[in-house]
Amino acid sequence: MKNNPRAVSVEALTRILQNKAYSNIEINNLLKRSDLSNADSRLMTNIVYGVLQNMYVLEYQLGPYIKGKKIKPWIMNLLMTAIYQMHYLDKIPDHAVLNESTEIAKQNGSIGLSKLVTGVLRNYQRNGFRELPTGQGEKDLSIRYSTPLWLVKLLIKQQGINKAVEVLESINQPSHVSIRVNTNKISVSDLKERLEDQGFEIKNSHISPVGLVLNSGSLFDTDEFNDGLFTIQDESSMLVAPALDLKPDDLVLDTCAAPGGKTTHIASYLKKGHVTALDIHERKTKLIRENGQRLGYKDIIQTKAMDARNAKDHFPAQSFDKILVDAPCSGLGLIRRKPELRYFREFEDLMNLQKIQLDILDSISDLLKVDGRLVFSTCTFDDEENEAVVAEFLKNHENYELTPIKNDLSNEDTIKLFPSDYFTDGFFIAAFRRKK
Ligand SMILES: C[S@@+](CC[C@H](N)C(=O)[O-])C[C@H]1O[C@@H](n2cnc3c(N)ncnc32)[C@H](O)[C@@H]1O
Repeated sequence: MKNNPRAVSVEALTRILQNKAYSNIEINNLLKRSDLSNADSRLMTNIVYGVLQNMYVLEYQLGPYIKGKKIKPWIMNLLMTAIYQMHYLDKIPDHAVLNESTEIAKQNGSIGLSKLVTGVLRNYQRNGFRELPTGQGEKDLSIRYSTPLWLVKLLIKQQGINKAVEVLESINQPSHVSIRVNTNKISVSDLKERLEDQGFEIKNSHISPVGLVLNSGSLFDTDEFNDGLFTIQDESSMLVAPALDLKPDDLVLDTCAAPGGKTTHIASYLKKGHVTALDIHERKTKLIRENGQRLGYKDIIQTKAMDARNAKDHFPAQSFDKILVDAPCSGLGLIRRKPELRYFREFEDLMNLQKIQLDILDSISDLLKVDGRLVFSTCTFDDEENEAVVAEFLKNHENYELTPIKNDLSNEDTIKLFPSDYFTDGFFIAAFRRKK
């Protein structure tokens, strides 16, 4: 089955959903071990992402035919891949999907299982795609946009129904690839021209002067990537280093730094200054060093494996001019890129993460010089991990104040981007000044 894109899709989905694994990592691992052609690799990737994006819609379709039956997870995944292909992929004839699905069930399971698969898919074929619930109620939205009920409720509670629907409508649209130009090595326009000459379709970012946006294509094999002329980074993340208002001789602490996307951006502003980049995972600090080396900032970046909650025990008070806490978070802002995340998170996770974020902020609060600038950022739109953290931090640290971030995107002191606003990841940035 190593050369069958449908069988590999089922295996990928089963691994992702059972192990709560990242889709991109599982897909890449399986692609490396399979014998799929390029076209079949694209089909397999399409099926896996399509099923993850539409999982509740597909379950809703299967509901009437599997009611009361005990279905093994991999058979459920097989059925979902079949319905996804029949409904969403026009080029594949229904009978081909049905035959192949039956064959996969037979080879991996038993004749009994293959009969079940045939029966369910024949029923679906006969009755067609069930119309989806059209209301604005939480349950209808949950099915229609394939998002857990708790998350739909949270979005409505925090952002109101209109914004919630806007966000939900946006999360299954294809994501873009964006790159941050290493402007110490090449100008944005020169790099754009060089990549366009190689056939890439590229636009300037709407929200960052150093960003370029591509619809698709892999850039890792280009000379420009290997020469450190750019790095792959979401546009929203490109707003973080500028929010630190960096000066060439600043001493900077980046507390949660791997793989170093923001560390290298910070380094690009520094001349005499340095950035100390921490991450809790030793193996991940290697990624920061590799990125620093490729982009030409090896001597400006120092890495250290450390739990940032203990940072106060490792550095003298007032060691840094600027501190970035790009905190561990639920990652809900990445929902378009990582569709599986929505099924793995629970509300309790958000509150646990809020506690970790506050502990990190508390630990570094004495390490910033008076009049220094602290930036807190997350890749989530959840208020509990953003505004609530800002409020709690200010309540417990009277020597800090919120300070506006210069930008054209918002009149608020903080920046909050939803995936629906500029088609970036969802993101939040707040900046503080230490008063005394
Ligand atoms: C949002 S990611 C950081 C992305 C990074 N700033 C960038 O731009 O490439 C959060 C990082 O925090 C690290 N992390 C999680 N808990 C931590 C802790 N208590 N102390 C330090 N790092 C932590 C994770 O390993 C992860 O690499």
